Amino acid sequence: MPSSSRPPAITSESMDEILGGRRMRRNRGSDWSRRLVRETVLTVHDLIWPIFVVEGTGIRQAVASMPGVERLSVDEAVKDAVKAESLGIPVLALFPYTDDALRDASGSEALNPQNLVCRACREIKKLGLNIGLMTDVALDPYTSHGHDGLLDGETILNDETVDQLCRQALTQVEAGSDIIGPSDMMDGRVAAIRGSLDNAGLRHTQIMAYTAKYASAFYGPFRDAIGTNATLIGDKRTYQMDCGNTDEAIREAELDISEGADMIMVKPGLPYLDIVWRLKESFRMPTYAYQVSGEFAMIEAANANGWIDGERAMLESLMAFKRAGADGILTYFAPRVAKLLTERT
Ligand SMILES: NCc1[nH]cc(CCC(=O)O)c1CC(=O)O
Ligand SMILES: [Mg+2]
Repeated sequence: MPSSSRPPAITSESMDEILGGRRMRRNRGSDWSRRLVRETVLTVHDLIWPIFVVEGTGIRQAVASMPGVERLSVDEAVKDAVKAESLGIPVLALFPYTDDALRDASGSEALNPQNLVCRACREIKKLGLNIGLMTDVALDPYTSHGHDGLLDGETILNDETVDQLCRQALTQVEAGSDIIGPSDMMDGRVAAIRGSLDNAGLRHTQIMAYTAKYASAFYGPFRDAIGTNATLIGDKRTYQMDCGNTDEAIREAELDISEGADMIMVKPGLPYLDIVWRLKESFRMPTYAYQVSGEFAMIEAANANGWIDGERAMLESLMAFKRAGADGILTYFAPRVAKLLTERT
């Protein structure tokens, strides 16, 4: 190369001039400095731990598509509740794997005060732990067709479903649930449930609305865990949101908040961080994100293949939720990350 085409050598002095002294890397130079300038923190108080409950005693049943996640019989779920408290996790979310024989077209088991979720709530509550219990209001773990609502031909009935959801919520609260989580995406269910609870004198039961819940491919492993993958007829696009929409999430949030939701949620999580951000910026409500089963499975699968460092990916993904404005995250990583966080401090 002729020397005339060679650019002048870059020196520290010439870089000083270019940068005017502004070097972003200065603050990144040491661990203590990175900790000092970190804007967002993840703590155990940000975690909601979803667990699966199954019939029997002494049972811990692996879920193949969710490595490390198990279906627990009620007695084992009680042990995990004790573990949650000792780790400082504020809330457990309970989901049932209902025996096939108990699933029917109307999801009547949802109203049984002795169903798995209700029994688990009662047993956990007996211990008087410093944790909250959240229960899912939707019919899918109980219906033979796997839908969240009542089915008439191919139509999910909105208003008839809401009537049943109100009774399901009451049944759960009577068993000890602290937070009702309507995950069904029927219109008007937050107002209806709030009204039913208030009528029954249950004015202090909180509602965390699954406000922006999208029809998503990322729920697959969860449907394995609660046994609805095999039975689900069609899809949930007539009630869950379309993945192309974001203004619609704002309208959903306006409705849920005006109907009395105490907290709102976005689901799935990582692919929908823009929605988390918009809702938090627009409403300043306690806002949560659900890092769903498929997101968990992706990280676990890549880790199992040696393609990513699973532990770092777990922490980075959870930090991303906080950075986007989430006040907390429902995550199957909850016990693992809580353990890591408590060991470090
Ligand atoms: N009411 C259903 C419900 N509640 C929570 C999840 C998914 C959670 C996950 O994937 O981890 C779903 C799945 C669905 O809508 O089919
Ligand atoms: Mg809605």
